[in-house]
Parts: sequence; C-alpha cells; structure tokens
Amino acid sequence: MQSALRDEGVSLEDLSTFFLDEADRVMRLDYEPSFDDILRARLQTTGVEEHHLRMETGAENGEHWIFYDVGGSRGQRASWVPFFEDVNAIIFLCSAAGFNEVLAEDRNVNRLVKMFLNCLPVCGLTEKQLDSFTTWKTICSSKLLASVQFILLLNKMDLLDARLKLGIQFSDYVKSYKEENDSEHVTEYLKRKFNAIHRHHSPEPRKLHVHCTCAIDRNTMSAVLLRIRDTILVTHLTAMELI
Ligand SMILES: Nc1nc2c(ncn2[C@@H]2O[C@H](COP(=O)(O)OP(=O)(O)OP(=O)(O)O)[C@@H](O)[C@H]2O)c(=O)[nH]1
Ligand SMILES: [Mg+2]
Repeated sequence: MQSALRDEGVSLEDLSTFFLDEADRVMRLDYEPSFDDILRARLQTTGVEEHHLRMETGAENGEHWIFYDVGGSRGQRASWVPFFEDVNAIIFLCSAAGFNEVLAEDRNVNRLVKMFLNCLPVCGLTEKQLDSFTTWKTICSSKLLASVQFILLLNKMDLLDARLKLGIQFSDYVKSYKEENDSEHVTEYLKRKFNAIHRHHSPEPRKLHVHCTCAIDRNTMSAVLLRIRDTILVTHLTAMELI
C-alpha cells in the first residue's frame, strides 16, 4: 500500500500509521486538525518561508521570534544562502533515524549517509555515507556564517529508538560503527561525527550546541526551544562583552 500511495504522489512519512489509524476522525465533514495532526502532517517547505511567532505564555509572553524555514530537499538548497547573512543562529535538523532511509529525490542515496560525502577523511566513513553530513560540512565551512551560532538538533529520536529496538542494525548502514545497537550509543556516535565535522571545517573556532529531539513531542520541544533561546542570548551578551 505504501508504494501504491507513493506512486500516486502521496507520502506517508516514516511509515507512520498515525493518519490511517485516525481515518474515521480525519474524514468527517466537520474535521478540524488538532495540534498533533498539524505536527504529524508532512508539508514540504518550498523556497524559504518566514515565520513570525509571538509567545503567549510564561516568561516569554509577548516575545517575538522570527524563523526562516528552508526546504531541506536537494532542489531547495540553492535558495538558502542569501537568507543566512543576518541570522543570529542556524538550527540544523538532522533525522537521527535517517540511517536506513533513502532520499525521495534520489533513491540511490542514503539520507544520513548522503550527509557524509565530502567528509570522509574527517569521519573515516565509507563512500556510502553521504547526505546530511555533506550538507552539514558545507554549512559549517561557510565564511559568511563564521560568526553565526550553530545549533544541531538530532531529531526523530523516537524513530531511531524504535528502529534499533526492532533489530535494524545501524552498522549494516554505517560500516565504521562498531558499538552497541542502542539509541544511546548510536546518538553518541552521531554527536561525535557532527562535532568532528564542525570542528574541522568551521572557519574560526566556535562552540556547537547539540540537542536530541522528538519534534512531535510538544513538551520536550518547548524545553529545547527555551534552551536555544538562552544559548542565543548568552552568545550575544558575550559578543558584546556584557558577561
Ligand atoms: N515520529 C517523528 N516524526 C517526526 C519528527 N519530526 C518530524 N516528524 C515528521 O516528519 C515529517 C516531515 O516533517 P517536515 O517538517 O515536513 O520535514 P522537513 O524536514 O521540514 O522537510 P522539508 O520541508 O522538505 O525540508 C512530518 O510528518 C513530521 O510529523 C520526530 O521527531 N518524530
Ligand atoms: Mg520543512
């Protein structure tokens, strides 16, 4: 069924059964999407989208955040650069569960693996390990972004955990991986690889902040966003020599 839907241009991301399980509710004439429906929906970003968010609760009440969301698929990447110049921080989302997925735009290229292409000497990975690491390396190397705060979100931790618990072997896809097949060890491995690329390719030394996330979990994401806010604030105060 998944492949039949894909042939029709319908994508059921991550083999999610969420909307199929909810079909009765979703097909009602008076259906209104819940917060969870919105978080589960797959809406591909095309070009660059500007989002203004005004916080409505807690200490952040009234605060105004501007996000620029850039499409992650290959065809969208060329449009990123002009928007980078004035940003305070780059939040790079990488699916930690992408190790056994291929790109929709090129089914010969592994999603995580595609991250690693030009980083082989740094990572010691095989030629199969390409996409997210390649993109990460390109962004880290940018001179335009030398003074921008970098924040890495290793996302889809729930799916990573579920896949490893199903017995899918990370080492079958990432040949240099020799550790245990659990999310703790795999996550540490990914952090080391991303950190190595960042350290090796940044034009000037800078700190990298890494968070493990599940973007569909609103509670943990709001805590992560607060920590990101604090990181950006501290970086700015330090730059202005106020702390
Ligand atoms: N289970 C799970 N699903 C997630 C998580 N994060 C995102 N998703 C789902 O992944 C799908 C893709 O999310 P999008 O926001 O469209 O992905 P994107 O990375 O912005 O993709 P582009 O816009 O093409 O760059 C959606 O169906 C989300 O619900 C996560 O942490 N866990
Ligand atoms: Mg998007």
